Amino acid sequence: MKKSAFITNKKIDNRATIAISGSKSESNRALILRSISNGLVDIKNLSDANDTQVLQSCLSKIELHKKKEVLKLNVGPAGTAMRFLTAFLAFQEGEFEISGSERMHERPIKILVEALNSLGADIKYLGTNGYPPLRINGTKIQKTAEININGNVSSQYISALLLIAPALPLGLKLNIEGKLTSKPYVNMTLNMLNSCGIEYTWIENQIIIVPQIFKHSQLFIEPDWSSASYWYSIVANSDNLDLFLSGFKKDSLQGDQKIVEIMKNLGVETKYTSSGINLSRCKSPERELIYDFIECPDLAQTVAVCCALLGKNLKMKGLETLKIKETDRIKALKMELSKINVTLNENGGLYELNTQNIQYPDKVSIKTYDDHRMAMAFAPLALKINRLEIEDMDVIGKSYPNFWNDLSKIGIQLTQ
Ligand SMILES: O=C(O)C1=C[C@@H](OP(=O)(O)O)[C@@H](O)[C@H](O)C1
Ligand SMILES: C=C(OP(=O)(O)O)C(=O)O
Repeated sequence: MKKSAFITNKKIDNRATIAISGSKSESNRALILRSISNGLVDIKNLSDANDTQVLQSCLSKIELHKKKEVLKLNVGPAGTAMRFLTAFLAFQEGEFEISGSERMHERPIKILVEALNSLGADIKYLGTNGYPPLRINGTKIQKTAEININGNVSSQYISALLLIAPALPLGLKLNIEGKLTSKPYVNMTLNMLNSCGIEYTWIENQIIIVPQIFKHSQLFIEPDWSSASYWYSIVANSDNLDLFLSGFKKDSLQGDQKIVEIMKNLGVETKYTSSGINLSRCKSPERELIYDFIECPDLAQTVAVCCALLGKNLKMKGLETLKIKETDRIKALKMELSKINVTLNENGGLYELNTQNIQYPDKVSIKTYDDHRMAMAFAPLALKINRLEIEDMDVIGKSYPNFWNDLSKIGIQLTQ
């Protein structure tokens, strides 16, 4: 049964401290690295996200698996778990079936499957061609090290391959074709491999990793910048809220740290301290707002809704991959923004958010489309209307299970 959250109290406190859990992206890489290195990698501050828990539980099942039976795994809605496990299992001994949520079976995986199969893997589709669920007959035999891969659909396919590369008998020479989307996530993967003692070269569009041994290492997972983005939007839309987000540092592997720069233009100042960041309101310059989300797609919903609530028009680029995420995020944004009379229209790849006729009804009910980011991006709307309903409150568990609890720390009252 899906439960709704009702937010009725918009009188919020002036000050609060929020402790956000470890990054889901870093955590899911760390888990694969720990397994592929046979436990040489120690992890600190792992994320409490459902997507991380599901990957951790699949990896435990793989470890305990008796090779004679087919091991059936289900990753639910976790994209990184599906992509990283597909590559991981392709070169493990055993037979596996990997499935996910209904939506996961609509999210493409052909580019990764074809890349793995040309390396020598044996992966077949159990349903629609090009989509999960998959049947993987694991092998230890690699045919070639060099493959071409299209980079403009999802960077997760590339990260999945890089994570297993040092343990492949022939290593990996990856030629990326097309414009690479979500590039900071590939950098994150390479940086984390490097922290585990793995060397790589990345020259122009070619990444090379030769077979290598992992070293004993410890990975400390930083807090999640994508989760922090919702707090920026709340500060931007409040009169006078100072927030301390603990654990965030100036140097981050996460491309979504870009929120700091974006929010400076939307009236939120960030001050780094030795134990975290202080967010406070600042004057925002009057200028045309145009942002490209190709390197930080998970921020698009936060920024769109934040601008809508501030009554600022916004031009958005680089949204091509949003259609294949937890839901078609463009369609979902359009539908839900229309409830406050804000429009989002495309013109040759450029999306224009128009807030000219914004209207706040007394009550609004937001649909979440099985997308955690829809729920959290629209939460700040509670600061503008009397009663906000977020349909399916548990959806946030995918990346930020503590979100509603944390909201109560600024005095926002939630009923179910
Ligand atoms: O590698 C990762 O951890 C992720 C990469 C991005 O996906 P795409 O590369 O598909 O854009 C991002 O949207 C997702 O939330 C996490
Ligand atoms: C797109 C996301 O995750 P994934 O692709 O890993 O399901 C996300 O967390 O916004």
